[in-house]
Amino acid sequence: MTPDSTQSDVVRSSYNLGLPTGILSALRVLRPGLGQLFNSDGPLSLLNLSDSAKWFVLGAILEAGRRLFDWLYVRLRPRWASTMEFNEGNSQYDWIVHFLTQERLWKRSREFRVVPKSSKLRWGIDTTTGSQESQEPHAEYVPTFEQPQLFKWRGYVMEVQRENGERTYSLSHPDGQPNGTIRITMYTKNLSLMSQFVEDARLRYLESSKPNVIIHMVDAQSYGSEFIWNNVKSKAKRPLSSVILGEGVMTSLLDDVKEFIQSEEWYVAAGIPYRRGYLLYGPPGTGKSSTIYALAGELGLDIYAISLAASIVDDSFLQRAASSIPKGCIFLIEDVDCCFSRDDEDEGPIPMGPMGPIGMSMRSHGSGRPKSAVSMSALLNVIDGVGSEAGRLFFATTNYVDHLDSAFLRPGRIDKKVEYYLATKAQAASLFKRFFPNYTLSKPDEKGSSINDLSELFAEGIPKHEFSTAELQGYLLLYKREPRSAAENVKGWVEQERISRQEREERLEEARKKKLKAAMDMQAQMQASQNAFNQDKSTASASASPAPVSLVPLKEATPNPEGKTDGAGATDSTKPVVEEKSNGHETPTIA
Ligand SMILES: Nc1ncnc2c1ncn2[C@@H]1O[C@H](COP(=O)(O)OP(=O)(O)OP(=O)(O)O)[C@@H](O)[C@H]1O
Repeated sequence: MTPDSTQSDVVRSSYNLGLPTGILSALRVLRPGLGQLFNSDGPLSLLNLSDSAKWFVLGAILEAGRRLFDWLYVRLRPRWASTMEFNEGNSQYDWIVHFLTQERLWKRSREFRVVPKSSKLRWGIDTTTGSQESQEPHAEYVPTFEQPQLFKWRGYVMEVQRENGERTYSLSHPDGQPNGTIRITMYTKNLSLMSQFVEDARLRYLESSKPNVIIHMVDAQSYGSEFIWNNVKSKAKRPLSSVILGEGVMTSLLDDVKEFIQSEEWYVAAGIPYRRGYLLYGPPGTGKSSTIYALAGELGLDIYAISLAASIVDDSFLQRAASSIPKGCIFLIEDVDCCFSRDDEDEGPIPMGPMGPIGMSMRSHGSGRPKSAVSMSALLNVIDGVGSEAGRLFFATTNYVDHLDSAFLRPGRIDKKVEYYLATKAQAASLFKRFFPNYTLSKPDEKGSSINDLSELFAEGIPKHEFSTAELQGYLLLYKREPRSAAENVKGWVEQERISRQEREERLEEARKKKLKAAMDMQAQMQASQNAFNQDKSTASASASPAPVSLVPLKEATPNPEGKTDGAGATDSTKPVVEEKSNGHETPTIA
């Protein structure tokens, strides 16, 4: 047999063995080499076998070689490669995604999920690069590419692989919420490079998010072992001066926070837990949240915000959320009053219907405030740091400070309280000036031609502590380019607002009365149906057994020392009373 005929036979016999086409192609490439194996003086010639059997031996040798390679790879790889895993919803995931996007690692991707452009932090690629279009795209193109890719960082070869993971479906994410994972493998023995890489990614992320404040929130119950802050938004920083508060309030808050950030060593040396709590309280729309956003922007801190009024937030949710917040950020708990109720707000017994308690899903405090599923003890544990990180700035906001418990307000939990008021005249004037900066009046009149004068006219028309800053802002928005009209019409607006408020209050009172009446009617109706039901039951049992219970006249019986009576009708001294009641005259109790 010639070498050539041997090679063709090899390939032909491989057809007989039903080998995949990929292997066949490889065999064609290796044909000359394989031919040597099958030569009369080749290594396989020692075996006195047919060509097919020789081919079988060769396959066995290759398979053994492959297994040996796998075995060695699994054992030696950890020495030369380290793999890090980053899960979506953690800050570290955002750092890495940002890094890889900056490195344009996804540029080869041709598969995208197209999502609306919003303030949500995503990592869509820049589709306008290289095009003539100057217009901002109205959608984001998020790559769904999952193939491993190699890249270099500081000269080291790295491999990245992304998995989209199982999507979780919930009411707030009917289309599913991605639970992606990124795995990064570094081909080096030096483990410290891993932390250097992550730190590098973090610094780049902080650098590029400087003009923004990153706010982490939770949309829905997150499943799995790790808590996921799944709604991450990026908001433009707000200058401190744009929040108009009383004299020195913002400066004192800023100084306090800065002082805390700089004194970690002092806290540790003094053995005092390194955390600080702030309570901002006052009517809605007076600037509590705006203050926190402005502070976070100024100090470059991320905000992790949760509202106790949200129905998904219960004890375990809050604890998991708190323990998954990194050090050096702001933990914001909004509507903190929702987990405190006062005695005078107790709703009394819950009306019971045949199917159980009525209206449990609409439970609220008597005042109409939503009631939280979080207990006070869980909240206190979270603030005290049980299962949560030290080094945290904790902010709580509320519109109802009177409802807070003194245990919550004690120093160590709340270290600084700031009260917010409805707007003063000075605040109204400042807000006006902020609305019309450098505005030149086209038609100066005898009243004065400067914005300063108009701001005074505006403030004059605003009664002290009657309107929130948010309400004044809403009014000024009606006159974005007309400062004179804004100042001149404000008195009319105030009158109009007072009338609308009066009407709104009357409507609310009316609705409250109606609701109360409906609840009382329902309770009376249920009481009547319960009575009727009991009546029917007793009539039915009376007709089924004419004398189920004999109403034995209570004869005077002398109780024995164990409380039993003597004589033929000897029984428990309380029994005749029970018997009489069970005969259909028991009054139903509303639990
Ligand atoms: N003191 C203020 N200075 C500047 N803007 C303010 C001020 N107060 C409120 N605003 C404006 O009103 C809007 C609502 O403000 P913000 O959310 O900070 O109020 P809040 O006190 O946190 O309200 P709530 O108690 O309802 O959460 C924002 O757009 C903000 O710009």
